[in-house]
Amino acid sequence: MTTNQTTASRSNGASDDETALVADGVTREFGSVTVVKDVSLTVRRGELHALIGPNGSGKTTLLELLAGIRQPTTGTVRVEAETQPRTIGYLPQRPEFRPSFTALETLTFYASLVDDDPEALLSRVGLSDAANRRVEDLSGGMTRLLALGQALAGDPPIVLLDEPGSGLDPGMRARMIDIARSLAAEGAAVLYSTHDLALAEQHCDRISLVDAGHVVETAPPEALLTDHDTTTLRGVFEGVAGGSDDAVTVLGADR
Ligand SMILES: Nc1ncnc2c1ncn2[C@@H]1O[C@H](COP(=O)(O)OP(=O)(O)OP(=O)(O)O)[C@@H](O)[C@H]1O
Repeated sequence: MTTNQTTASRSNGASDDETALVADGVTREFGSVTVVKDVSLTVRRGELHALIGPNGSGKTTLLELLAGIRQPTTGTVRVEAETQPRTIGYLPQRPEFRPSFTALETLTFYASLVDDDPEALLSRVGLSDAANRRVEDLSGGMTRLLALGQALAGDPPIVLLDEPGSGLDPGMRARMIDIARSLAAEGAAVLYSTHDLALAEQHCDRISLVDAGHVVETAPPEALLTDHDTTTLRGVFEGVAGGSDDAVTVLGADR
């Protein structure tokens, strides 16, 4: 997917041969509210990279900017990966599908756009037994898995997943991480947002900490633990997010 600000390019200061996707000084405003603030970030080929941060800190908006669904107010997003047949696979936070189609018919449509095999996609996300179920009759977790199948159609070199484990039972959440891990092992650049700190700590190559629209730090999990002098990612998170609070910090709200 390309946008005015998203161009295929291999020349820039911050990236190297491993870089697949670059955000360079990206800011996004909604009216008077700045939701993403001067973010520079790379996603590398072959890495599983997590975005973690409190509710409302800007993770979804940043993923939408990286996916080309929204335009930055300032700054640029650059794709540095192959663009055929599809550059970016994206799992939205709230996937929706056209009613009355079955799971298989839905993936058949998306697969036909990129010459992929819908049954293989369905199998990869564990939904073969639901092939003939209509999308409006799928559970929330099954709908998310179907959306992952859609995101993977065409084997995109960049995969962006917005809370892929949300609403999934522990077994399917583990499967989701296994799929993300295997995509990275096959060379894809995989970035996903999550509130599951334990799985991110266990499985990710790098983690970016998001707070109030800023990416405050990007590092491998073990380096974050060392830097923050703690033994768990929760300790890192609480340090960055200012400790546990009883209310969401709402960007732009007067408090
Ligand atoms: N279209 C919009 N117009 C105005 N404000 C918006 C819009 N989209 C998002 N926001 C605001 O931007 C902020 C960041 O939202 P975003 O969904 O990016 O956060 P998040 O980190 O993904 O949150 P969560 O973890 O709860 O999913 C929130 O305050 C949200 O209300």
